[in-house]
Amino acid sequence: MSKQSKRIEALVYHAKPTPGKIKVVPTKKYASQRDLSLAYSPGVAEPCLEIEKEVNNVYKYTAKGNLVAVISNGTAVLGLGNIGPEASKPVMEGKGLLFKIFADIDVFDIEVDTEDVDAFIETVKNIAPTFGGINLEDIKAPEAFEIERRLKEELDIPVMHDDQHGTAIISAAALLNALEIAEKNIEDVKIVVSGAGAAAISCTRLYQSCGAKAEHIVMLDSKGVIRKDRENLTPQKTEFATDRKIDTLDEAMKEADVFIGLSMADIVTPEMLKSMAKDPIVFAMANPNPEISYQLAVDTRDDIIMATGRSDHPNQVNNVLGFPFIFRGALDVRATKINEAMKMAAVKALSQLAKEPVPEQVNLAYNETRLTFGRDYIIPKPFDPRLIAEVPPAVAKAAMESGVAKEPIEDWDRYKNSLLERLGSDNKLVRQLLGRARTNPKRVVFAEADQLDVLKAAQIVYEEGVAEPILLGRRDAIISLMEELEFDADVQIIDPKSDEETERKNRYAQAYWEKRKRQGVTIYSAEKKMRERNFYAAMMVNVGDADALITGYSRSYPSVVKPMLELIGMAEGVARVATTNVMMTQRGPMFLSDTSININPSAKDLARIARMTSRVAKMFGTDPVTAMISYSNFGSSENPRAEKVKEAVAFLHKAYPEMVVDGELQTDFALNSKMLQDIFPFSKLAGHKVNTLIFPNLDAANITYKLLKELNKTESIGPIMMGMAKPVHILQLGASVDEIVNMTAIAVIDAQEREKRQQRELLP
Ligand SMILES: NC(=O)C1=CN([C@@H]2O[C@H](COP(=O)(O)OP(=O)(O)OC[C@H]3O[C@@H](n4cnc5c(N)ncnc54)[C@H](OP(=O)(O)O)[C@@H]3O)[C@@H](O)[C@H]2O)C=CC1
Ligand SMILES: CC(=O)C(=O)O
Ligand SMILES: [Mg+2]
Repeated sequence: MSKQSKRIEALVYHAKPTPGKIKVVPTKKYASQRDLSLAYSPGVAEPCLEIEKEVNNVYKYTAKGNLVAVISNGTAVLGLGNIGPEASKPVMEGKGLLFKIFADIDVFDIEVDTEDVDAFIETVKNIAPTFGGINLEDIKAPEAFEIERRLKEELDIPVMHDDQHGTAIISAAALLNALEIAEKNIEDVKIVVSGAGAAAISCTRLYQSCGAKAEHIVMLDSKGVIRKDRENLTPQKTEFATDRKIDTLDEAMKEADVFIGLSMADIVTPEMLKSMAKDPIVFAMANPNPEISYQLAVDTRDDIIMATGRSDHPNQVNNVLGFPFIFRGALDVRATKINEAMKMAAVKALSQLAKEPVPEQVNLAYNETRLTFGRDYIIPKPFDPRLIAEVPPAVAKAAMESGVAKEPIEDWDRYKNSLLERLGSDNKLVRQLLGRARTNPKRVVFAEADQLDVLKAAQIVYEEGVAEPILLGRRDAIISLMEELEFDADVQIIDPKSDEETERKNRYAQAYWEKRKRQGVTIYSAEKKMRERNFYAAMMVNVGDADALITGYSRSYPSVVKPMLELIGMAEGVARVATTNVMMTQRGPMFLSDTSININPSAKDLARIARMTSRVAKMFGTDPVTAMISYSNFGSSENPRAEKVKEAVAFLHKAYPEMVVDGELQTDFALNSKMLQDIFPFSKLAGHKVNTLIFPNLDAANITYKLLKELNKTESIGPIMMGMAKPVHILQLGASVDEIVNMTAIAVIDAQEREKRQQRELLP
C-alpha cells in the first residue's frame, strides 16, 4: 500500500462511521421510570450522602476506581512536536482505546489548553476527584518533570507520566534482555541516548537503577552532545552531561554498545551504525518514524539487535506494553502512587515473560511460526494474553510490599482469574482466525470482485497474507477500482463475460455438462452458463483451479445457495447443508444454527445441524457445549414442536454420547448456568457454559441472530456454510468489508482443514 493510501485509510478509520475512537456506555439499567429514579434524582442522593460521610465510598458507588484520565496539553505529541491540545486528541483517544482493550480500564481523554505549568497542575488537581488514576501524556520536557513531581506530591491517586515511566519500564525490560542476548553487562556497556526530553531522561535514570554507569552514558539534545561545559543546561540535562570532549552524534556512536533514540526521525545514518561495537543494540523509538528505519538498520548490520516504537516490525518497544498493565495493578490495590518498586516489578515481569514459551495464539496473531526469545523477540507482544495475568499482579504485589496499597489483594488466584476475564474474547477470536488463515493462505475466488467492498476485502486479505485472491467480474471495473484503492498486486483477474480464456471456459462447460447432462443441461446451455460469474467461480473450485469461493454480496441468499448446491453439491455422507453464525457476545463466542437455510428441519435434521455446528466450533478452537433450544423445558410441553427437539436430543445422546448436548431447553436456562443447575441439575449441560444454540426452526434462528446484530450491535461472523462438498461461503447481501474479510479467513481455514483431512486419509 502506498503512503497516500495509508494516509487515507487512517483518516477514514478515524472519521467513519462515527468520528473518533471512544464513546461512553452506561453500566446500569435505564429502561423504566423506576430505573431513572435510581440512576438520577431522587435515588442518586443516597450514594452522594454516603460519600459525603466517608469519601472513600466514592470507590464503592461510582466508576472512579476504574477510570483513568489521559491528560495532555499537546506540547510533545509522539515525535510530532508541539501541535496543540486539539491535534493531540487522536493520540489521547488512542491511549484510551489501548487502556480499554488491554486492561479493561475506562478512560476520559482530556486535552488542556495551557502551556503554563501552574495552570496545568491546577487544572489536573481540580478534576482529580473524578479519577482513580492520572496518566499524563505527551507533555514536553522540562515542564513535564515539574508537572509530574508536583501532582504526585499533591494527589493521593496514582499519577504517572507515561512517556517518562511507561517508556522507561518497557525499554529497560527490553534492554536487559537484549544485553543478555548480546552477552554484555549493563555495568560495562557504552550507551548513547539521543534526546534529552521527558522520555529520554526518565529511561536513562531507570537504566542507571538497573546498573548502567553514568561515565558510560552520552546524551544528546537538539544542539548536540550535552557536555558539562555547555551553558544553560536544565537540571535534568546536567544530570547526564559528559566529560568527554565530543559534540556530535557521529562521534558519540563510535564503539558504542547501545543506542537509545527518543528524539527525531532519521537522524542516524548507516555509517554511524557501522561505527558501533559488535552486536550493537539499537532502540530507535521516536514515533511514528524512528531515528533510523528498521529495514535500513538490519540491512546495514547483521549483528544488530534492533527495536522501534512501531508495531509493524519485530521488537516493538513502546509504552503500550506498560501503561495499561501498570495502572491495572495500581488501581486494583488502590495504590496511592506508582513508585520505584512498582516500576521495577513491571520491568522484571516484562523481561521474564519474553523468555517463557510463547502461546500459539500469539504466534498466530503475529503470523509467526514460533516466536522464541532471541534477537527478533526481546520483549512480549502487546496482544499476548499473558501480559494481563503477569504484569498487574507483579505491580500490585510491589505496591503492597512498599506500603502504598490501600486495598490489599488476598486471593491471588482469584485475582489472576478476574484479570483474564477482563480480556474481551471478540477481537481475540477474529485475530486467531486471521492468524490461522495466514499460516497457509489459499486461493480464494471472489465472484463479485467488481464491487468496491468485495475488492477492498480482497485487497486486505492479500496484503495481510490471509489468502491469494482471484478476482472475478467486469475486468474494466476491477482495474479501475484497483487503481482507486491503490491495490497494486499481481493477481488473477477473470472476466467470465469476455471472450478471453475460451479454453478454460470450454473445459468448465464440459465438466458442468458431464455433471448435469441427465438433469436437462445441454453442452450449449453449459457454455452459456459459464459466462455467469457464480457458475464460473463454482467450476473453478470444482476442478481445483481455486481452493475456496466467496460470493453472495450483491444477491439474495437463496438465489445464490441454489446454484451452488446444484454445481458443487453436498459433501459425501451429508444429508443437509446448514449455516451457523458466530456471535461475539459478552460471554464469549456463541454459535447459532441454522440461521439461513432449513426452514423447518426435522428431528434428524436438527441432530445433523448440531453435529456440523460442533465441528465448526472445534475449528474455531472452542469446545462445543450445545443447547437444543425450544419454548419448552425437558418435556414441559407435549406439542410436536417441542417433541421434535426432544427427539433430536434423544438421537444425539444415543448416537454420540461424547457430545455435551441437551434439551429441549428454554434459552434463559441454556444461558444461565445457575438457573440450570438449580432447577435441572440432571442435565448434561449442568456445570458447563453453553456456547452453541441449535434453534428449532429458521424463523427463530434467523430472527435471533439479526436481533442481536442490530439491537445489541453484536458482531457476527457468518453465515458459515456447513456440509458443502467444497469451501463455498455465501455472504449476506451487502456484507461489510470486515465481514467479507472474516468470511474469507473462514473459507481459507475450511480449505486448510479439508486438505488436512485428505492428507490423513492418504496415510497408509
Ligand atoms: N516508543 C515509545 O514508547 C515512546 C517514544 N517516544 C518518542 O520519543 C520522542 C521524544 O518524546 P518526549 O521525550 O516525550 O518529547 P520531549 O519534547 O520531552 O523531548 C524531545 C527531545 O528530543 C530532543 N531532540 C529534538 N531533535 C533532536 C535531534 N535532532 N537530536 C537529538 N535530540 C533531539 C529535544 O531536544 P531539546 O531538549 O534540545 O529540545 C528533546 O530533548 C518522540 O519521538 C516520541 O514519539 C516517547 C515516549 C514513548
Ligand atoms: C508511544 C508514545 O507515547 C509516544 O511516542 O509519545
Ligand atoms: Mg506519548
